[in-house]
Amino acid sequence: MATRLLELDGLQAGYGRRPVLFDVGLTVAKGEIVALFGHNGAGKTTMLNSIFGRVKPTSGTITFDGQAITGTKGIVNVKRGMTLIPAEHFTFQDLTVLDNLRLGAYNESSRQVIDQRIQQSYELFPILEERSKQLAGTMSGGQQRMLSIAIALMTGPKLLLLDEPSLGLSPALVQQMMDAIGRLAKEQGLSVLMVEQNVVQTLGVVDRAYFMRGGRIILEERAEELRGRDSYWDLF
Ligand SMILES: Nc1ncnc2c1ncn2[C@@H]1O[C@H](COP(=O)(O)OP(=O)(O)OP(=O)(O)O)[C@@H](O)[C@H]1O
Repeated sequence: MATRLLELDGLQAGYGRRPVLFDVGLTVAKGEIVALFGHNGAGKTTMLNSIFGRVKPTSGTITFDGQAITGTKGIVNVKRGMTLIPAEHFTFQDLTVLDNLRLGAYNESSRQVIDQRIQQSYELFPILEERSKQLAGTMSGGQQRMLSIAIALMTGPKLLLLDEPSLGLSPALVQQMMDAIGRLAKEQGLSVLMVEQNVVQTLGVVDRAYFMRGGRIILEERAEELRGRDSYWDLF
């Protein structure tokens, strides 16, 4: 069996007294790309936020890279090798693309490693090199989305938690982003847990998917089986 990087067991979480996630179990192996599908309000973002430590679980366990991390704060999780890219942009609007990337590597002191990661960002998203001196706030929504992902990769993560990477992007840009994510997993062993509503475009890159409804996982299936289905609507 592939080595597990992330494991959720019996996870429950919510807001105030309102439970949102119920008895969730989920795994992500090293180098695996896993999708989390579901309609609006199914609990997908709450799941990512619970893993990252933005929402405190009420019961259940989260294990990351062999360590229990249930309820651990995001800043600590980043140090352990996990990073979350929320659906909204998080670029520093008044800084250049290059300065945004440098700031992303706040946890790394080696100049050589930082330069290597910047180079890697440019290889993944060539537009960032072309626009390296442009202020992030003047970039298009799609370009800022790519910059958000590149900033997160500057921390050198083992696991990327990605919330709706295709949101607001043209199909061509979604394809480019999915290709980049696939390369990171294949070439560097990066693991990805990706929340998406766009099943068709996501299936090209993922290894496995979970479907959520009403805060519960209702189905887990390998991508090759999913690709063989005529329709996905009955799975939501
Ligand atoms: N900060 C919050 N405070 C209270 N309730 C919240 C909060 N964030 C989300 N919820 C509620 O939790 C439930 C699950 O929301 P969540 O955002 O996790 O779903 P989702 O599957 O990611 O949906 P979407 O695709 O619309 O983002 C919803 O009923 C939502 O209203």
